[in-house]
Amino acid sequence: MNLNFDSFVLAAATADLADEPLARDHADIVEFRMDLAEDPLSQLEKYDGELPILATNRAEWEGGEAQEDGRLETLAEVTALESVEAIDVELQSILDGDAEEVLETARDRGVTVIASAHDFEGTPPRPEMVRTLTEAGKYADVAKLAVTATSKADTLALLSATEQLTSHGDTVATMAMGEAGSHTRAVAPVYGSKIGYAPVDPEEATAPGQYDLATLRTLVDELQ
Ligand SMILES: O=C1C[C@@](O)(C(=O)O)C[C@@H](O)[C@@H]1O
Repeated sequence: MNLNFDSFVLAAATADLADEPLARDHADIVEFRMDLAEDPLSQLEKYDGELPILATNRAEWEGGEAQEDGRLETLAEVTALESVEAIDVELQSILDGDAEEVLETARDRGVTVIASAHDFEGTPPRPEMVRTLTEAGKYADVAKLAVTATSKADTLALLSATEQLTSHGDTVATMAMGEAGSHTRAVAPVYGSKIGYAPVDPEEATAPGQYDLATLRTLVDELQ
């Protein structure tokens, strides 16, 4: 398993690390949504699964459930665990100057950083998506952007931005949320997106329009 994200990585998104054995057959890593989990620290400490963990502690203001107080400190703390090979940090926290410590801790410990941005309202114009991804890439190993698509033009703009950044040599992960965007989860990897997210249990989706894990694995593998 390479966690440089230089080839596509499928993340099983879950708030329950007991799901890992079910994810093993299809996923490359587990995205542990600490913000949605019960007792995230003790789940992580007890974890003895095979798949490496990408830890996410998503802020309330970015669509998650974590309170701001201590949020990034907790994320920094879990980078000490051997199973945690990557973390997700909101681009906005980085730009606000709140993430310096967590970024430095991750770097010191050789943990990969994903800087992410989400738009739950719509799809920004293509140049803005390119700017956001370029900005995120300045601070992190992977620049991630999830938007909400309501039309085919939205999905094409996202795929086109993905292709541009990828051919420029940037490592990006992109996806469009919502029904109109679902297919981008399968197709964006063709244009260079390096991470896909899917729930083990479709009832427990962590974003609108996700496929279940087995389906996304099949679709991505067929298209590559
Ligand atoms: O940021 C992302 C991407 C995501 O929102 C998606 O659209 O698949 C799912 C989240 O679990 C993850 O943290």
